[in-house]
Parts: sequence; structure tokens; C-alpha cells
Amino acid sequence: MPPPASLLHASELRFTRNELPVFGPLDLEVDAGEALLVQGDNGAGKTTLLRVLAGLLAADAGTISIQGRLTSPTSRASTLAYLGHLPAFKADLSALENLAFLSGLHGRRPSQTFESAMAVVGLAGFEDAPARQLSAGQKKRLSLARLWLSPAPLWLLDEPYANLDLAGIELVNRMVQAHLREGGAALVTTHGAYAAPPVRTRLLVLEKQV
Ligand SMILES: Nc1ncnc2c1ncn2[C@@H]1O[C@H](COP(=O)(O)OP(=O)(O)OP(=O)(O)O)[C@@H](O)[C@H]1O
Repeated sequence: MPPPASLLHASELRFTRNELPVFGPLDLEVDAGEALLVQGDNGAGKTTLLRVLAGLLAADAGTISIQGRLTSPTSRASTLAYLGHLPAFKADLSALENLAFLSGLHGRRPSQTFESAMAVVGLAGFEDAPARQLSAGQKKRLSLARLWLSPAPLWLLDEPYANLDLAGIELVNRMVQAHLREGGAALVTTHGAYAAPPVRTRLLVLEKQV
């Protein structure tokens, strides 16, 4: 029997902006149960790469396969959960209402409730707080609650440790560990290896092109 296909495989992926190369051509692969650490200096193209994989930007060349199948951005959307720099919350909705709204858009694991996700990320008691009243770290934790609710096997985490205290960093690592144990995979951008989760890890280092 052939080995199971990688959860994510990108081949010859290239992105240019204003005719200047940002990254590529590059190949990357991550299997179920693995993390791929994407490292690089400021401006090396980490966010751009995750946005291309998430389907938010179009690559200039290359292919992206999920579980062995070539995908388009729309067909990838249900397979991945993207945690970006900026939380996508409605300022006047409560924390819980935001989770309900986003889960309506992206789906939800049946085993989790909004309240249980809030508790997992340390936001029990903030269910009714409007999103605009949350601190930067609390907003990041609410984004993590959204991620925890997501049924997507592939997590794309852009600097998930930003704005978090030490307990928050450990929370991210525990979440990634649990997700990988359940057969998921994660891409994690970081400036250094200091906060990497203790899981089976591949490494991709991006170099500035110009
Ligand atoms: N919207 C944009 N318009 C023009 N150039 C951009 C835009 N977004 C990013 N860039 C440029 O593309 C390059 C890669 O940026 P990117 O945000 O992907 O880097 P990064 O590795 O994530 O950086 P950081 O570690 O600072 O977050 C940089 O040179 C940046 O200036």
C-alpha cells in the first residue's frame, strides 16, 4: 500500500509583489501529527506564505495539495483554520456572540461548546464582554478559542505567541500538542525556536529575497 499522502504539500510555490520575489520557488510538506515551523527575519515572507496557503493571496506559480489532492483556495477553506495577526471580531458583539458568529461561518467541532472553548483559553467569565473591551492578549485568547472550536485539520498559525504571557505561550503549545495527537497538523511562524511546541517538527527557513 502507498504511504498516506501528506496533509499539506506545496510544490514550486512562488509569490512576487510588484515584480519583486517575496518567496520561492519552495516546496514544503507537513504530515498529520506534525508541526512545520516557518522561521525567518522580519519581512522574510512568513505571513505572505501563510496567506497564500490560506487562499487569501494568489501564488504566482506552484501547486498546493491537501491529502494528495490538488486544491483551489475555495476547496482548501474547509480544511484549514488561519490564525492571523489581527483578530477578526465584531467589536460590539460579546466574546461568546463572536465565537457563535465565526463558528457559523467556519464550522465547529461537535465535541466542544462555546463555553468550554472559552474555559480552555482562560476566558471563563468574559463570555458577555464586548470584544472591544478585551485586551490584546485576551483578543488573542479569543482567537485561540475560535481555533479550538474549528473542525479543520490544518492550522495555519501566524505568530501565535504574540501578545501572550508565559501561561498563554504554554496554552498555545498545549493546544498544538492536542491538535496533533488527534491527527491534525500545524504551520507555525516564529522568529526563533524559543517557543516551539514540543512536538514532531519540520523546519522551513525563509530568507529575504531582496
Ligand atoms: N500589503 C503589502 N504591500 C506591499 N508589500 C507588502 C505587503 N505586505 C507585506 N509586504 C512586503 O512583503 C515582504 C514580506 O512580508 P511578510 O509580512 O510576509 O514578512 P514576515 O516574514 O511575516 O515579517 P514579520 O516577521 O515582520 O511579520 C516584506 O518585504 C513586506 O514589506
